[in-house]
Amino acid sequence: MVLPEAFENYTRAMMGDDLFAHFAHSMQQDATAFVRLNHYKCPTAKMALAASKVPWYEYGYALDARPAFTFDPLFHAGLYYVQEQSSMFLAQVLRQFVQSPVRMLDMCAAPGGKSTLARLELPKGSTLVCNEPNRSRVQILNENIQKCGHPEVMVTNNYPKEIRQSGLKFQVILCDVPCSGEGMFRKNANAIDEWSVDNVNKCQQLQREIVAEAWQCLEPGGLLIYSTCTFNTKENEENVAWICQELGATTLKVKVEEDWNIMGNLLSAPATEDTTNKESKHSSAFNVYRFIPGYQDKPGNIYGEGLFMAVLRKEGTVQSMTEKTSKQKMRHQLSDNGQSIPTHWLQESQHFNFTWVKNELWAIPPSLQSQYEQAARSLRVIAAGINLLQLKGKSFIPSQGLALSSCLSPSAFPRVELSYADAIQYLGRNTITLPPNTPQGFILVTYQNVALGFVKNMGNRANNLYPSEWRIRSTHSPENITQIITV
Ligand SMILES: C[S@@+](CC[C@H](N)C(=O)[O-])C[C@H]1O[C@@H](n2cnc3c(N)ncnc32)[C@H](O)[C@@H]1O
Repeated sequence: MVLPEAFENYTRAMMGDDLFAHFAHSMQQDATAFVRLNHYKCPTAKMALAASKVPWYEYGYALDARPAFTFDPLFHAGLYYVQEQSSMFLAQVLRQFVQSPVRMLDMCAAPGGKSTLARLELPKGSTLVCNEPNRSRVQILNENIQKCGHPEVMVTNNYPKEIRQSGLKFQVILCDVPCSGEGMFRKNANAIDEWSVDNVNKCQQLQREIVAEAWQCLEPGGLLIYSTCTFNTKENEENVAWICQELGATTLKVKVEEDWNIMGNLLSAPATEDTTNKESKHSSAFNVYRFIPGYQDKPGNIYGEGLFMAVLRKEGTVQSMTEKTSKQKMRHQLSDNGQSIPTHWLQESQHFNFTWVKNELWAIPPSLQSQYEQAARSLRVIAAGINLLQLKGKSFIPSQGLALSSCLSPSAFPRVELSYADAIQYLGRNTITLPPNTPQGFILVTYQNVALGFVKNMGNRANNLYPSEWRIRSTHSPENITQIITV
């Protein structure tokens, strides 16, 4: 890989010769594959492949090899997520600072790596709004959120200004902002082609605009978690300094272990031009956390792709979430289009509010109801709670979100267990043949007893209801099964 010259000069000056040499060397190595188990949906899941634990997250693993995740049905069922290890540091932050239920917003959420991690780690009763302004990326985000299987989530497709205008308020906001992507160089050659000093400056400006909007959505005493996957100080320390100076935030100290090899503020490292400006001087006192491939290089170290994170507190006293939700009343809206609501599809259905949104029926948990109602007035809400069913002409089909939800009642549908070959056929949206004694109607198909989705058994054939946009597109069929996790 050839690094852009301006990047190399800038980064060498920022890191110093020694760290830069290790960093540049690590950039030439193959990226390690990491996965994170979905312990919420499947507490018994374990790694089957050779792997070592991510030091700061017990459900995260570095794999010795990179398997073809596409051909693992359990990947499509959402039992694990492929995410590089530095990003899993978010779990450490949430565990330390968020110990009672909160309303959290992920402002720049697609494809959903940090959102799905946050959803697993937030205290019970918390809600999470995952927002992504890009119309195609929000679909991938929604797919990953559905696979995660947690009901207390809403997905929106808006710009930060629109979220602010909606009046929604949060106690925790993650701004994992779009950046110049220097940490993506190893994985994505486009990130190298698109890199320029001009782009770094543009990113810095956009990041400040996003944070300024997010800040107004943050309740007093709330936390703003700022992160990028880039290395330069303009998009990192300088922006944190700006947030402190212009918005009045203070940075918080995250508990880290010495052997996690996390670096701090790079502006206190060998001088760069920037150390003369006021933002940079100020930032030297800040608590910031940097994962740099090659930092404290020694044999056996495993590196992710790079991450910068800072946790900032807004002045004031945080209002507890329970005060706000306790006054809410449960509402079971009656169907307004002649369909009766199949509440028995859900475990503990009495806890949900049922709402028709165009031709879909959503089951919304009470903790999310008032946020959903407020959001629905002005925002593009892509999903909230569990998408139970879709109307198709005069009939309906159960939704994929229901199949993957942890709230699906185990006795709601007859189940058919698929072989590996049939599971791959099903996920490719191909026709599968069901055993002769299978009842007619909707059938939940499973692999290793884990739900994959629905088919409608017509007797002489089974209609595959797997979402067309989610299907495995590869026509290749692996000869050997690689068991990545066990359940
Ligand atoms: C670094 S990525 C987020 C990665 C994600 N948090 C994860 O862990 O999977 C940044 C996201 O910000 C989105 N984005 C771009 N412009 C934005 C804007 N003006 N406001 C908010 N998000 C924006 C991008 O489309 C992209 O999906």
